Amino acid sequence: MEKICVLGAGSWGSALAILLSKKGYPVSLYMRNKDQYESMTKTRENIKYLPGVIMPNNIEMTTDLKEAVDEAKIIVLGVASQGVRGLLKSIKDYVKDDQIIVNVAKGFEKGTNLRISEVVKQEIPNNHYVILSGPSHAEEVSKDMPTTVAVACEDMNIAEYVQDTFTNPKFRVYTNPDVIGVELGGALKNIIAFGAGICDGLGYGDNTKAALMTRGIREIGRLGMAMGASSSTFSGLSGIGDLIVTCTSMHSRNRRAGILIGKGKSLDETLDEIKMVVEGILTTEAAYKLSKEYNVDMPITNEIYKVLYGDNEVKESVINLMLRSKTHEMEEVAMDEN
Ligand SMILES: NC(=O)c1ccc[n+]([C@@H]2O[C@H](COP(=O)([O-])OP(=O)(O)OC[C@H]3O[C@@H](n4cnc5c(N)ncnc54)[C@H](O)[C@@H]3O)[C@@H](O)[C@H]2O)c1
Ligand SMILES: O=P(O)(O)OC[C@H](O)CO
Repeated sequence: MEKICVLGAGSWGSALAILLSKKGYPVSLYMRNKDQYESMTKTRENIKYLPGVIMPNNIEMTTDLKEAVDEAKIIVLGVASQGVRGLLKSIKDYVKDDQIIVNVAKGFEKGTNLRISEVVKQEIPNNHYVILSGPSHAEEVSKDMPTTVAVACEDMNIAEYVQDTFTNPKFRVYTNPDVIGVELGGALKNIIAFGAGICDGLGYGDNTKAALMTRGIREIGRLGMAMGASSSTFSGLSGIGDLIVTCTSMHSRNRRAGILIGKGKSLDETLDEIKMVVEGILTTEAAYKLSKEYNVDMPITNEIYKVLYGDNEVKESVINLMLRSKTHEMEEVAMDEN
């Protein structure tokens, strides 16, 4: 079986390395932190990010990027969105054109507001790019709990190759040609999950969350369509599927961060407590700017932006959303789709 390289040994990179190694692939797992390397090679456990799960022996851990990438058929980008460009710059000199890049990060690049596929195209333009996304908490995947995701690639043969590589009886992979839609669904749901957490923190109930999720997927789809995605992708795994899991699961860092903000903690206190990447914070800023650029109405994103980057109180934002001008549900759908 051909070697697979996973770059980044946080929660998701580690869970995917475990999944692939259990299928029998020789996996090379790159981490930049030497202390983490010492600890993981000794204990075969990722104590910080995925405690309690043993890493199989066919995962070779390394802090050497070249060694990790060499001879791998697939290179999985398993770091947070803000780490992707730096990582690509470090590997571009020895990546070969026939190596497939599979990105699993869900976000945009800060400053440029580029999707990860656009960043990859700028740094490593000759390789096939695949986005793997969907409702998939690392904590559950690493314990073999049934999970479904989508993989999107412009070349469906490559999407099917990646589908075959990752599929196992507990991890079902669907293909989709809509790279933009799959990327946007995974990134933008984090804003809504953060909002769902705020509502939980405020002590609101299930009605509120259902409202946020339903209205959230509408504004995600609205921006998505304006950016060239297919509307049907947002009713799939990388759209509504991932929105549901992140808005409802206690595994979600975005939701947990929202809960703390809803309870009155500052952003710094919140990030200190979560200790892992909360993509929704920077994604809110990117989506806010993209909504202006594409002239798309995103009321929930706007309010969360004002909470995070302005001086809105969370309760004030809820009032703003509830008292917006009246809307006809179906006329709005028709308008979005035109
Ligand atoms: N955790 C999940 O369940 C899950 C599921 C699907 C997708 N994702 C996405 O995967 C991405 C990574 O998330 P995570 O949960 O693994 O984050 P995490 O906070 O658990 O870990 C991030 C890891 O990336 C490492 N890292 C960051 N920049 C790096 C660099 N330049 N080189 C090497 N390592 C670097 C950090 O040291 C850390 O180990 C995010 O975009 C997230 O949205 C996460
Ligand atoms: O923990 P979160 O909020 O980053 O969500 C993780 C995954 O995106 C769930 O599919």
